[in-house]
Amino acid sequence: MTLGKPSTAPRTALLASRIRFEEKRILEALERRGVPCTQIDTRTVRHHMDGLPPAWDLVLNREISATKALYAALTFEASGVTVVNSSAAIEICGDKWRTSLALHRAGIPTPRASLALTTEAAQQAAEEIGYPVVIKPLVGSWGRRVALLPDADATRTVLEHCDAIPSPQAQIIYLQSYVDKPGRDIRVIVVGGVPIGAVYRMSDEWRTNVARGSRTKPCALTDDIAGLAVAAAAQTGAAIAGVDLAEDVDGGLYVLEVNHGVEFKGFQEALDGRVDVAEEIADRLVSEVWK
Ligand SMILES: Nc1ncnc2c1ncn2[C@@H]1O[C@H](COP(=O)(O)OP(=O)(O)OP(=O)(O)O)[C@@H](O)[C@H]1O
Repeated sequence: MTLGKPSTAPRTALLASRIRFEEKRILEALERRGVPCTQIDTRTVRHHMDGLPPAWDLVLNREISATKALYAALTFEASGVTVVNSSAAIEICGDKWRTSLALHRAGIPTPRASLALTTEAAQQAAEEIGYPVVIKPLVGSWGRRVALLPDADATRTVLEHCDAIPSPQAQIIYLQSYVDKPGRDIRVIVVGGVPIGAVYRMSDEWRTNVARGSRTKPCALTDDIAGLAVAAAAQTGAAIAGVDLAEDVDGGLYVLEVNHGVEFKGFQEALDGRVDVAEEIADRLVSEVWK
C-alpha cells in the first residue's frame, strides 16, 4: 500500500471509554503514519437525530461494552460515518447464536449449537446434544459464565441459576457441543481479510481465555487455520476480527467464535518481533482514510 498526504485532512477518531494497551498501541501507530486521530470518550457520546452529523469520516470502534459499541456504531453510521467494526458485524459477533447461525449457514465448521427459549427446553436440548455440553451466555466475553456441564444433574442446577437471573435474555439458553481439545485453543487475528498471525492459548482449565490467565505461544498459520479464520471473519462482516478455533482429538478444526473488539496483548507478546497488530490495524485504517 502506498501512503500519501490526504488532499483534505482525514477525520479519524478512536472510540473508547478506556484506553488500554491495545488502544495506546493503535494511537501510537496512527501517529507514526501522520494520521490525526481524535479520541472520543464513549461516555460523552450523544446524538440528536436532527442534529449535525458527527465530525468524523471514520471511527475505529474500540468500545469495550458490546452494547455501547453497537449503539455507537449505529449512531455514527446513520450519519454516513464508516465504523470499524460496523454495527452489522457487532450484531453478529456480539451474539453467540447469531454467530453460530452465520458460520453454519456458510458451511464453516463450528461446534453444533442449540438455542432453547426456556430452561425446561434447554434441559431437553442438553440431553439431545449429549454430555458434556457447554452452556454460554448469549452475550459475554472473557469466558465468564461459560460452563462445562458433565451431566443432567449439573445442567439442572445451572439452569436453575439462569432462571433466577432477573433478565429475559438470561433465560434464552445457548448450548454448544464440547470440542475435546488438547488443553489449548487457537486465536487468529484477521485484519481487512488478511490473517496476520496465530497463537495457541494454553491453560490447565478447559477455558483458555487470556483474561483467565492462559499462556500464549506462537502457532503456525497453516492454510487450514488461515482459511477458516478468513472465512469466519468475512461471514460475520468483521473487518478486524479475533477468530477462535479449537482442534478436536480427531484433528478436526472448529471455529468457536469471532470477536469484534479484539484484545491482543497476549497475542502481541507471543508474536513480538514477527507481527505488530497495531501497525496492521493502522495500515488498514490509513488505507480507508486515503482511499
Ligand atoms: N464448544 C467448546 N468446546 C471446547 N471448549 C470450548 C468450547 N467453547 C468454549 N470453549 C473454551 O472456553 C473458552 C471461553 O469460551 P468463549 O470464548 O466462547 O467465551 P467468551 O466469553 O465469548 O470469551 P471471549 O469472547 O473473551 O473469547 C474458550 O476460549 C475455549 O477455551
